[in-house]
Amino acid sequence: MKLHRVLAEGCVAVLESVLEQGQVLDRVLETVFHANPRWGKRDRSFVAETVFEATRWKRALEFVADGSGLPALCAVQWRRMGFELPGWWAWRGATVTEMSQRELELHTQPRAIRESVPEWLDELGSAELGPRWDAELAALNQRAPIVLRVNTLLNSRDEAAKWLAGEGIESQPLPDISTALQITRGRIGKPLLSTGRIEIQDSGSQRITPVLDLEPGMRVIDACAGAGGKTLHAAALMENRGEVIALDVNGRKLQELSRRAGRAGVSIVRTQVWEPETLRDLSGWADRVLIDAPCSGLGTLRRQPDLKWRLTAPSLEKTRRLQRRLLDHYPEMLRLGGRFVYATCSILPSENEGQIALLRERDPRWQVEESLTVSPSEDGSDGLFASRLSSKK
Ligand SMILES: C[S@@+](CC[C@H](N)C(=O)[O-])C[C@H]1O[C@@H](n2cnc3c(N)ncnc32)[C@H](O)[C@@H]1O
Repeated sequence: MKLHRVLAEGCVAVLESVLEQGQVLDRVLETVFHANPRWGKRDRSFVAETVFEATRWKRALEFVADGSGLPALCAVQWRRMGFELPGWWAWRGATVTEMSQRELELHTQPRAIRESVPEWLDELGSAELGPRWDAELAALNQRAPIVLRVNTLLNSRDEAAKWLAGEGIESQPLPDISTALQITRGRIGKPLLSTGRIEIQDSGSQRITPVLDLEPGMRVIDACAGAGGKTLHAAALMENRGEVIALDVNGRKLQELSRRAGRAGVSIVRTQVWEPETLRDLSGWADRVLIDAPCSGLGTLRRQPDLKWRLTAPSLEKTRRLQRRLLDHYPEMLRLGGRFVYATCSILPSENEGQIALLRERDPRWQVEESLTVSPSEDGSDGLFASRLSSKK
């Protein structure tokens, strides 16, 4: 296989934005693809694979390259992808022969290098998860499959699978999640998504909304709704009957939510940007509140490997403080006897059960009705946590 210079240089430019300037990989790729409309499907997958894998395996690649420059990182990654390095590609570090030798020595390196995480994160993961950290870290370094949530307001899973097959997309139903279809062949593009019949949503994430124990007709608040992955799932579980208020501090995400709700045939969702008076206005209103809290996102490293290089110990502590604040205040929106679910896409106990334990120390009224921990290594999905709480009368 042959490397093309313009694509090779494109990969380095993307990695520079992500690894040196701290930009978000998905967004940088989207911008680069948009700016290079002449790149074909294969060109794009070459660039995407290079930059995702080089970001995921940064520290391991640096060891093999015996250097940390981006051209060296790419050189090792391309060799892993089966490319021969052309004479015009220059890097500082190990020669090709040395690289082969160093690949063989990689397994003797400490875990933080082998599994490619910052030192502080490796120490934290190990301190919080003990021996489980090894398995979770290895699982989080796998590539994630594309999983769809079938919108049961518009079609059943069988109908969706048949329709997709007609569009040249092969899929497989996941046994334990009645709405999930895993894509085994083909690409889900915008035209298919615009029908509203399906949403891209990891299987782990599809297990969170059911923890709310919803019924049609309920009043529900999704307090950190973002672009609405779980809001739309909630509306489907409620058979589009009742009321859902989707709140977020980010109005742009809520606009996207409204667009997705429209195409999904969801009419019970109202979006609202958080204002200082929102909490007071909605006090005592809801049967259910979902707090899908801002978190480290560590459970989603398979899809967002760039996160681990942006995350810092102080930013994580700040996030934990925010989580505590949300837990202290957002349940005020529940009516008497209502229930709330606290959820994250983190695998760290300090963001999950640790936060619930602290809340219960501060306010012993709350009791846990159901908790769910989704493990990347055991469940083969993103890592997540959800806990449903009710208060003693
Ligand atoms: C984990 S994401 C939500 C994902 C979304 N629920 C979904 O399923 O697609 C957390 C969201 O919380 C929002 N957020 C951040 N600070 C917040 C706050 N103080 N109150 C409410 N939402 C907040 C962020 O903008 C982000 O959209």
